[in-house]
This record gives sequence, C-alpha cells and structure tokens, in this order.
Amino acid sequence: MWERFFYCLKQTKMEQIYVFDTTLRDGEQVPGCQLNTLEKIEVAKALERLGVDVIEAGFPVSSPGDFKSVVEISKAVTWPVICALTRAVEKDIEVAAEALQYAKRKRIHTGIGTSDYHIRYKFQSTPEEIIEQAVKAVKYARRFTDDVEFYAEDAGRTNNEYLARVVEAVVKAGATVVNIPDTTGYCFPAEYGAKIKYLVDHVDLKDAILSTHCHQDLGMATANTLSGVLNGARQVEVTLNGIGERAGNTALEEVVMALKSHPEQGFETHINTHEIYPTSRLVSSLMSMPVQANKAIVGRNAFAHSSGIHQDGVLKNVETYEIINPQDVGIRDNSIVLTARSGRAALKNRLSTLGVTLHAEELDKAYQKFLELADKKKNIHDEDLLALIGKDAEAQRIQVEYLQVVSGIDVRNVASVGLKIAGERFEASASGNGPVDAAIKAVKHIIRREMIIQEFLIQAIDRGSDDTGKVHMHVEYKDQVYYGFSANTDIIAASVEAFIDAVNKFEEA
Ligand SMILES: CC(=O)SCCNC(=O)CCNC(=O)[C@H](O)C(C)(C)COP(=O)(O)OP(=O)(O)OC[C@H]1O[C@@H](n2cnc3c(N)ncnc32)[C@H](O)[C@@H]1OP(=O)(O)O
Ligand SMILES: CC(C)C(=O)C(=O)O
Ligand SMILES: [Mg+2]
Repeated sequence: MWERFFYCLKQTKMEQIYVFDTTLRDGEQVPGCQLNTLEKIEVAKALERLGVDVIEAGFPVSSPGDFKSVVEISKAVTWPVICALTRAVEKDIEVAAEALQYAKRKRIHTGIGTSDYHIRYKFQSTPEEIIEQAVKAVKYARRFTDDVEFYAEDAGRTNNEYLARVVEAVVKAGATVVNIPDTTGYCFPAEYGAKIKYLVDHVDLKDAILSTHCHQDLGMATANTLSGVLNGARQVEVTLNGIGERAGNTALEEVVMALKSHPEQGFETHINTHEIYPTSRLVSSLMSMPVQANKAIVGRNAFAHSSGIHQDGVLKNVETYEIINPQDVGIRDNSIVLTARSGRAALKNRLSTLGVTLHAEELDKAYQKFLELADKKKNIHDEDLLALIGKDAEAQRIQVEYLQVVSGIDVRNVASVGLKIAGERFEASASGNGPVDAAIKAVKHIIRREMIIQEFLIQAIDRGSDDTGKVHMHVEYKDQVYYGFSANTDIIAASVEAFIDAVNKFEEA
C-alpha cells in the first residue's frame, strides 16, 4: 500500500474522472423503485453532498411526473450539472430543455441505438440514416445548451468501425460527451476497453470526452467501466448500489473506491467518499431496494469479519484483511461477528469491550462453552457472552423475577417489579417521570439503600427497531462506584437489569 502511495506522490498530476450519476433515471427504471418528486429531491441533494459531477434527473418526455421532478431538482440543486435524457426526437429534446430551464448548469443527453439489432429490428432503418438522425438530434439539442451528451445505445454490440463514424459525426455536430453504453452488459472487460481505445485512436476527440455506461447482466459492469477508464474514457455513468435496468448498472461506490484504492493508476474523482454509505442507505430505503449483505463497499458484511483466523489478523492489524478503512466510506466501524468460526482472540476482544478480563485458563473454558453455544446459535450477542461466563441472572444474589411497565404519551408512567433476593420474593410499584425512572424507583422501594445513578448509557448494538439495547450504568453506593451492564431487546428491562447487576456487586462485596 505504501509503495502505491509513494508512487502516487511522484506522479505529477492525477487525471479527473467525472462521475455521472443515473440513479434517478436508469436506477429509477427498475420496477418498484419509482420515487415521487419530494423523494427525488432528497436523493438529488444527497448526490450533491456526495460530490457527483452530473445528476441524470429523468426522462422528461416520459411523463408529467418525471418532467416535474426534473424541474424541481433543477431548482433544488446548485453544484452538479443536471441532465435530462431524450430520444433522438425533436419533441423529446424540446421537453427536456423546458424541464431544465431552472438548472444552473444543464445537459441534454440524446442518442439512438447503433447496433445492427437496434438499426434493423427497432428502427427498421439503415446505418446511414441513423447517423443522419443522430447528427440532427445533437444539432437540435445544441440550440438549447452547449452541454450536449450523445449516447450510442448498444454500443457494446456495435461494430467498432461504424461506431467510430457515429462518434466522429456527433462530435462534429457539437456533442461534448459521447456515451458508449454496453446496454446489454455483454462485453468482456478487455473487449470494452479495446472499444474505447479504438475510438480514442480513430476519432478526433479534442472537443469531447468519452463516457462509460455499463450494465451488469454478466456481472462485469465495474470491470468494464474501469477498463474503459484505463483506455481513455473520462466520465463514468453509475448508480448507487448498482441499481438499474435488469441486473443493474455499474455501482458508483465500487468504481470510486477502486480508483481511490489504486492511486498508482493516476485517477481521482470529486466524490466525498464519507458520504457513500449514508447515500447508499437513503437510496436503498427510499427505493425499497435492499442491498445484498455481501455487496462490495456498502453491504452489511462488507467489513464484517466472522472467521477466527481473519478476526485474529484484524485485531492485530486491520490491514491484514481490510483494504479500505470503513470510515472512509462513512461506516463507523468494522465489525467482528462472533460465530462458531471465531477464535479466542475475537472472544477475548469482545469480552474486554464488555469490561470482562479473563486469564488464559478462564478464556479456554469460556471458549469451549462459547463453541457449544455457537454451534446451536447463528450469531452470539453480548448478553449470550455474559451468561456464558457466569454472569447469568441465575448466579446472582438479586434477580429480576418480573417487570411490568405502563408508559406512553399523556399517561402516568408506572412500573411494578418483582425481585428474588436470596430465594425470597419481594414486590413493589412506583411511578416516575418515565418508564425507566418508575422501574428503578420500584426497585429502590425494595432495596432501601442510598444509591445514586451516576452514568447511564443506552446503545443499540446493530441497527433497526428490533435491535438489542446495551445499557451501561455506574451506580454510586457509600462513595464507591459499581459498574452494571445488561443487554436486552427491551431497553427498560435492560436498564433495570443493569441497575441490579451493579447492586449485586456491592451486595456481594
Ligand atoms: C437503454 C435505456 O435505458 S433507454 C431509456 C429507457 N427509458 C424509457 O423508456 C423511459 C420511459 N419511456 C416512455 O415513457 C415511453 O417509451 C416514451 C414516452 C419514451 C415513448 O412512448 P411511445 O411514443 O408510446 O413509444 P413506445 O414506447 O411504444 O416505443 C418507443 C418508440 O421510440 C423509438 N425510439 C426508441 N429509442 C429511440 C431513440 N433513441 N431515438 C429515436 N427513437 C427512438 C422506438 O423505435 C419506438 O418508435 P415506433 O413507435 O415508431 O416504433
Ligand atoms: C439511454 C442509455 C444511455 C442507456 O441507459 C443504455 O444504453 O443502457
Ligand atoms: Mg442504461
């Protein structure tokens, strides 16, 4: 890694790769992913924070809703270029220009299919007529803006010689970006790279740049995009989480992090990578498109280590198994997931974060118990561990038998608690300013000591409303502070248990 870093320092200049995000156009073509205008504005603003250069906001002629969204996004967003898609049809171009009227910087993206499949079957046309229509469309679009991008749909399956003629013609007509889509995700990386190189070598591109737009039908979208960049493309068309038609588009996060992780290749983008994960989450939740757990960069497991050898390595030095710092993409931490494939190092580390230090022999014993449990249970949580090493409720002098709480808005918060102390049962009720206050007061009616809660921290372990809440508590008694801990999906129960955990410590002392 250092070698790459020093190589990079020696490089005089990194080349800029422009990031063209089409989450709101190609991504939104996915059934079930349609967003309303307000949601699109929210995504557009997130894309602006992320630092994309171009936002493809929609296809205005396709519906009044899409038209309105392009208008509103144009008003809401300041920095990125706002782009609208059209066919090589005058009406589409006029409507796009109208939708873009409020954009601070606007681009019309027009184009037509150039492969034999499209020319013969879709248009029943000829290669010469298609070039004519393409040129006409670009010239027409230039009447409304001098930022015109042309797409040669199905360029991936278009003969290179003919494609070069199309590109030459549209650049002469005024296109400043020419998009070479692998619309069907058919190309091999070397083939796609060679296509871009052929165009770079055979077309005068001093007034235009080439763009990649790759699809994922064979799982090669990112590889093809990078191959395009290495061979001369200077814009990449991508979507968050790789969403898009059929199997999807190239994922923004993959290309950006691949370029960032390989500075020796000499490319940079304007992306603020810390915004990648929050933007990915936003897109996933608004579009109701879950991200697969093993998705590169943004999947739940992308930085999770579950096998013992990996966990041991990561704990010694995270670079043994991580090529990206999760914080660089906006993920707070890497996670060590305890499973039957974990080793002693991971177990020891997790126990120490719970305030438990074990000697080698104790650790061996705990590890055997841990393996037995892990063979039965998929993931081992903190409360499982505490129970495992003997901090289970059964072993404590004071145990919570039951807890019942009534709380809510505009009701009195009351709690009833049953405790078992040295085998004998005690019950009490109390009210408080909240459910936790009521429950702790009820406990204090039973255990009549001068106890003061000094610190009280509730944390979610993972995420989601079904998550386990961890409670850490410092309870002062007779000028000494005792630590209490519990984890429970019910945070009120966890709070009472943590309090009792601390009380047990001074009762035992
Ligand atoms: C690869 C891509 O992602 S391309 C973008 C895909 N996105 C969309 O299709 C957006 C949603 N589409 C729509 O709302 C509609 O299809 C519209 C408004 C664009 C067109 O609707 P309609 O006029 O009803 O046409 P329809 O969808 O049935 O057929 C498409 C027509 O456009 C023509 N066409 C397709 N692409 C192009 C193009 N790039 N340039 C010129 N004409 C084109 C087709 O040949 C067909 O023409 P025909 O009816 O003369 O055979
Ligand atoms: C409209 C074009 C750019 C497209 O999405 C494709 O060819 O995949
Ligand atoms: Mg596409």
